[in-house]
Amino acid sequence: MTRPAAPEDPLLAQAGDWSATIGAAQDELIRTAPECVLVIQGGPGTGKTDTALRRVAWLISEPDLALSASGVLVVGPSHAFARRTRARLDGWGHEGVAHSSIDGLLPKAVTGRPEAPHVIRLKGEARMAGLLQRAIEKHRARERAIPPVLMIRGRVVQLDPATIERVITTAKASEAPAGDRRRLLRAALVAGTQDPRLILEAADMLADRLWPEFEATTFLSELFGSRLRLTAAAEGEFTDREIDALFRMTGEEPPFSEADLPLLDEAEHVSGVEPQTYAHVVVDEAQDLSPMQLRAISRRSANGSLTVIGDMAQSTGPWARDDWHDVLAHLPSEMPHVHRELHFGYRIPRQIFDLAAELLPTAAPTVQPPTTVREGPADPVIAPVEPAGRAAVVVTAAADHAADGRSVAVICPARCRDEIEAALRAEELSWGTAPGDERGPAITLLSPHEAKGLEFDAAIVVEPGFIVDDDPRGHRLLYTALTRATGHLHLVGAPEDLPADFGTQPDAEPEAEPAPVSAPPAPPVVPEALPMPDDPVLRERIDMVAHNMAETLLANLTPELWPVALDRLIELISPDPE
Ligand SMILES: Nc1ncnc2c1ncn2[C@@H]1O[C@H](COP(=O)(O)OP(=O)(O)OP(=O)(O)O)[C@@H](O)[C@H]1O
Repeated sequence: MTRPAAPEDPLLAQAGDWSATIGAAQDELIRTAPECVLVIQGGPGTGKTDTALRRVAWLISEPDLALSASGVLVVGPSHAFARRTRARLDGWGHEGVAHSSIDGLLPKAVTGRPEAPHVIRLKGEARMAGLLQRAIEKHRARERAIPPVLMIRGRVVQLDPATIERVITTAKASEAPAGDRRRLLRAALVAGTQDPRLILEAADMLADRLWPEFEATTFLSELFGSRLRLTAAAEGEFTDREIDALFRMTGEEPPFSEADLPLLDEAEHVSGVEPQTYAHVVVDEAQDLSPMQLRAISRRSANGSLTVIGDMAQSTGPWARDDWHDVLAHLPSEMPHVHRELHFGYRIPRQIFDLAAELLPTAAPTVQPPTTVREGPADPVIAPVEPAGRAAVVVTAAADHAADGRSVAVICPARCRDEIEAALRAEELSWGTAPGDERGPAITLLSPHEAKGLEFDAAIVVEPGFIVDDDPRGHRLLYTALTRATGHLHLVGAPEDLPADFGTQPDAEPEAEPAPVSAPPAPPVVPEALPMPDDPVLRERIDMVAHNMAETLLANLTPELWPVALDRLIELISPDPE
């Protein structure tokens, strides 16, 4: 499924610094042929996003794949994330790929309506698709009923049902477009009438009812505004409490929440409006997406060729998950699934990751932490403060890093947001709420959720205790927040919520660089080993195989079992003595 890299590979040459460190495991994923669903799991900063973007670069550069940039869509969690992926691919000279946040992909509507977490969860469930399907069918059946009379400007207009039925049958058989159907109806009804003006008006009114323009926002508002319609469409699959949760008074402002957007998309799909499709779709931070969001993404894939990226240890929000199967169930594809894990953490320096990793036993006990491959410039700064002094400490740290030319994230729970904003304004610092390019402000103020997938030179995490307490998956959210910095991390907050002994402990031994395969002793059954061949293509292939085996061993077994596994491997591939 993977195509070997040529030794003089232009992709690697393009990659600049990357080419020195690019992992064989990443390289294998980059060159995975498009006819599959490639699932990339890995800890924060293991290069999942970069690998997926390199895969896109490879897919659209391979002449025999005949995939154009405009045939690829990259979906991420936020606009800031989409800007980051666009900047990266454009920077490599691959313009024209579509980059979007998940919300940006969906129908436009006025959002901002606050929604309780259990309602967000309910609206994300796959059974909402069935509810919408049934509601639209009922809506259409109602519209299609032919009224015996119409009221036009206070006058009762009698219509001939036989003529109307004839027009409907003709229009259906000829698949005539809406305009032609309307003209047909007008002509048929007006023939031989005394008052053509009245009849023409009646014909137009009837055409609107028979073949209405479907407006998803109007449809959804009407559905959610009627307990009767909701109950009819639920057909027993939703409890009364769930119907109550979906119901709202019509006319409430703002009319929609973000959780309604995938429902609008589904409604458009059921009504026959199909979105633009792509030959390959990349879905990043997929671990957080609801079934309804995943269905909307799946609809944009022309043939099921996907790259799906995520990290279960960072899965948070109403749709936090522990298992990839729950995600993939809603991204159906005829193509085979290929699951791979990346293990080497490139973003986060050892000092910072050691701190973040303390959360893993609580946040995601089954997830294996990545192996960090570099040392950072400084230990994390732990700043215990009382609430009154908090904002000043945060703003001073942010200002110092910005003055040194670093990009800075201030990652702040909702409870402290106003206070931090006020302090940033009072100091007249230049700051924003979405990471900018080099010309934008160096300081970005983000919620822990908004920080997902982003990276900065320095991160200042405010009140880690609040981040943990305010979310059902608070430990994961804090883990995500702590793993955004490539260099400097500050923890500012209540003394009892900070790791008290950090910085006083001796540095842990740095993890060995990835070369585990050479560590176990050679199994005795191996025939005499040949020296490493001179042929560079063969050397590279051997290296790739060794790295793949190293990744598999690391992911699945503790070191003392590696020799056993290697013995078994040799046994399996040894020619049968018969
Ligand atoms: N082989 C590599 N050599 C050097 N740097 C790398 C390599 N792979 C990735 N990186 C760098 O590591 C950083 C993190 O990569 P990336 O954002 O793709 O990680 P991620 O796994 O998607 O992280 P997250 O889960 O936090 O979103 C980036 O700055 C990227 O350029």
